[in-house]
Amino acid sequence: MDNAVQDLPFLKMHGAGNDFVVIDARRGVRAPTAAEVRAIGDRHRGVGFDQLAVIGPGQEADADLTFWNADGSLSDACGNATRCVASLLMDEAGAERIALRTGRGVLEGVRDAGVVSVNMGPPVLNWREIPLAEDVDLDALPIEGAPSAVGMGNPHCVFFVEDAAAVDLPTFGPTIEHHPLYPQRTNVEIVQVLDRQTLRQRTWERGAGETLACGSGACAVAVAASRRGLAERRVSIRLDGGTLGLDWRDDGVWMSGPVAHVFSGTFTASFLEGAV
Ligand SMILES: N[C@@H](CCC[C@H](N)C(=O)O)C(=O)O
Repeated sequence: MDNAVQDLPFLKMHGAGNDFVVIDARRGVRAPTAAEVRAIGDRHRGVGFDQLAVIGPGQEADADLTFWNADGSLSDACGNATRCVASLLMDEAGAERIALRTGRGVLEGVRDAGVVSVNMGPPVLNWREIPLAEDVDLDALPIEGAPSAVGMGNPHCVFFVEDAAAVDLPTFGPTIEHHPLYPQRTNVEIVQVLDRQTLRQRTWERGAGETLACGSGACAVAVAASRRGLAERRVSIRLDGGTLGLDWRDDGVWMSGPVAHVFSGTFTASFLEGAV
């Protein structure tokens, strides 16, 4: 058998500036190794991405999705990449509806008047299921006001502040990402309420750092704002890279927004052979 590394085709996509490398491993193309994911994620020597999504053949769904963060860690959920891949596969199938199996379960994607939405499922609000450490003093956190912990298949720690721009996210984000409260690390959202239908969000992502948008984070923010009585269940969230629409319905949190296929390319075998 020939074990030589082959070239690897990919697509570059983004949703509101949350950027992705997408590898379609359904037909003959292999999924990348963890070392290759890290090499591809290097914004200087590779292509760079917030997340890398691998599309696999569907089991109980139209396709399976696996998500990697830029640091080579895995995540069960990635809302914006799910919307990007949903758009891609709906184009391919000439369909307006699709089911994608992720670590968070089978998620439904729909396109309506050109807008791609995904039902990210119901939020997890039970602390024991997120999971959180139980012996941490929330009042000792370096910011006023206890955060809201929301699970969307991945962990989110949501802080409401008066002025989101004033928060030093590159310092504060990693402190919370690695806080002992979250044994599996966490995504961190800083939120300013503009009015009951409009929120401003900045995000520090687990495994990726500060990003221009985070879809599962926006779901967590909408849920937390509604539960705190700060906003309606249907809100617009302004992120650094664009605006997402959120609607917390009985069947789950629906998230909609822009998607873009930027370019397609091929990682060369010689580049992939250098991945360690
Ligand atoms: N950008 C994402 C979230 C990606 C995963 C996250 N960094 C994690 O490790 O949980 C989104 O759009 O949801």
